Amino acid sequence: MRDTAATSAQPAMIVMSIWCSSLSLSSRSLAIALVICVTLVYFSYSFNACLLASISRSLQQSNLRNLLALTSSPRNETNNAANSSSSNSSSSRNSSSTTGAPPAQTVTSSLDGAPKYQLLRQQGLRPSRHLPDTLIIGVKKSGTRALLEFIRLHPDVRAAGSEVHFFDRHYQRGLRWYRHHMPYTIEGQITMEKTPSYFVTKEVPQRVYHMNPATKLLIVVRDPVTRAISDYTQAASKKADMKLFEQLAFVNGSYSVVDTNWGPVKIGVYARYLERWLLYFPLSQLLFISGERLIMDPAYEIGRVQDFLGLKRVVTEKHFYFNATKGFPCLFKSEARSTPHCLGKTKGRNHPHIDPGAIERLREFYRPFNNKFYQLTGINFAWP
Ligand SMILES: Nc1ncnc2c1ncn2[C@@H]1O[C@H](COP(=O)(O)OS(=O)(=O)O)[C@@H](OP(=O)(O)O)[C@H]1O
Repeated sequence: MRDTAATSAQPAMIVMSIWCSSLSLSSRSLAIALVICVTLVYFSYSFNACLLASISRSLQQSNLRNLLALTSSPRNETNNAANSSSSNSSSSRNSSSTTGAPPAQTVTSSLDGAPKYQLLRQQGLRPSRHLPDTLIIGVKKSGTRALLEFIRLHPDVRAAGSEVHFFDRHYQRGLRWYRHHMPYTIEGQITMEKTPSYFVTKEVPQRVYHMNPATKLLIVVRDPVTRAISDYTQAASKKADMKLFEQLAFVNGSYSVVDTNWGPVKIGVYARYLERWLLYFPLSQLLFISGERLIMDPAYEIGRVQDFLGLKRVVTEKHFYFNATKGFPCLFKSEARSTPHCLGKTKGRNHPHIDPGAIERLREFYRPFNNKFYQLTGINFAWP
């Protein structure tokens, strides 16, 4: 680098000396000319050296970012998050309460074995934990796991591996506890977490607002009738003597009165929950993702998510293929695995047969709530 700078300064020097020698100057003029000459050489050298150093630094940083994204394993980091001791220092980004730069000792002890972190430290880039900038708040059984797995393919998105349930179950543990469940990130990366029960839990909008009113919220929604059946299917898979769906969704065994206290039915009244969120967050901070479209055209929905988060469109149709056996889009590779794979077997279960009369009655029940939801969001999801 130095050689290059010096070489580029040589022509200026040569020109100056020719100019100087070609004139018969007094020794005073000669001294002035020499000073100008030396100054010119000095500035020319410094400029070139700075330019080259800056180009080299940006190249190194971009390579490191790619390296971190390519080599990171979300599962390992979730474990690290659970195991490492609490941090108290803070650095840049939102505010001191939202940052989690761990003391050098903590990073060294928990991550020493990872070459990527050693490399990052050598370059002066210290990975740290941050409170999430973006949350996937729901809706349960609408495709929240698929959304998270798809968006985290982006090198600038890092996500907590499992549902943290901070705002609904562990709020009393405090933000420091929450931050320690977040993955390590470097500057410019988005921290994300998904817990679908946030959408329907009364206290959560206010709590998220208090953490950071600029938090971006992603909400996957699906036809509430199929969502209810999916929810029931999951519950039934864990309980052998579960009553039939039709017995649980209606009061008194007839289809006349829908049981709105039954969880799988209640959660589908999206407008009711959305109104609570809108008391704290403007619509512009919320992005609604169609669960149906996430299955039919994942690249389209992920494109919208990347735009909303201000990310370059890196995740595209090239990342997905349709697996006919599974009946769902799957990934060619991901952060965790470099071979083609689908979501686990708890995603995309076979649903039991439900009496069409019960389905029709539920559709009728949801219609006014769906219309209200379309009105609030400005999107017609066209659920039947
Ligand atoms: N690519 C892909 N693979 C598998 N499954 C997919 C996919 N995209 C969306 N879905 C739908 O996601 C439904 C599960 O939703 P969630 O991930 O939100 O469930 S959970 O709330 O986290 O339990 C799941 O519901 P079920 O079909 O009832 O199992 C799927 O319909």
